[in-house]
Amino acid sequence: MIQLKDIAYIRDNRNILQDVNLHIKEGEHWVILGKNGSGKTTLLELMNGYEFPTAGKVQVLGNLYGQCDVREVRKSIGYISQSLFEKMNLADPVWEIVATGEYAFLRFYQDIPEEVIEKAVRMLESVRLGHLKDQLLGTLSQGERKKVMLARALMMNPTILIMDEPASGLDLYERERLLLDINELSKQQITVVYVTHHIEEIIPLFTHVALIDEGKLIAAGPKHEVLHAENLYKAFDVRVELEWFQERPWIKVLPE
Ligand SMILES: Nc1ncnc2c1ncn2[C@@H]1O[C@H](COP(=O)(O)OP(=O)(O)OP(=O)(O)O)[C@@H](O)[C@H]1O
Repeated sequence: MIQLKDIAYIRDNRNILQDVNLHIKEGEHWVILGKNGSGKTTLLELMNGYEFPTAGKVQVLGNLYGQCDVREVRKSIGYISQSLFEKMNLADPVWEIVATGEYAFLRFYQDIPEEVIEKAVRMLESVRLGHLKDQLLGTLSQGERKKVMLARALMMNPTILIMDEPASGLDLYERERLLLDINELSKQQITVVYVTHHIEEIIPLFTHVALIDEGKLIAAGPKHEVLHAENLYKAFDVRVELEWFQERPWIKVLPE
């Protein structure tokens, strides 16, 4: 599905990514975990073709970036990020925000086909927000806004769904509600790539984890193999004890 080979990404003489090799296969769902500034978002931008590596190859759904029309490939990739949310119009009703996902538009300048409106409402119902369809985006809670963006990304039936810290800024209740909806994606044929710096967001859906630090992968593979105290120390410089509970990893921070 996604293959990054010998990637280097250099900006202002800084190695932002170095020696990155990552192969995400069909049926896998990955979390990219690392501290602030470790290069997670840059990795996602390479997968989306919004950035190109200084060296190495990016191949997505059989298309080698640089030798294909990236805009065509993007039609199969849903992307959820704060910067995309900021492009939305807070004065638009929620159903319309979701409907724009059908064509990856930011907003409509013509009539919206009835079937697209109905699909948008169905998508909202799938994340349990059907009752808010006529409310304006700006009046929703932070958690509801994130769910609207999830529904919007699902409008175009993506093969790959890339999420950049979708749960950031949410309280415990809102975060868990959002994670429940994301976990439901296991019932669909979507490959999920999820960036976070919070270990407890690794819900049962996820099969694999890539740990990144200062632009290099510390470890990448099945979650139970990658997530252990030693690797987490390398990634976060914090001594922790890790415990699995209901297929989710939880950490306790140990004294220095
Ligand atoms: N175009 C660019 N030019 C210069 N520096 C850049 C560029 N893009 C990213 N960086 C730098 O690369 C580093 C990695 O950034 P990135 O946003 O990928 O990290 P991140 O792991 O997503 O961080 P966070 O968790 O804080 O969002 C940062 O130090 C950032 O300042």
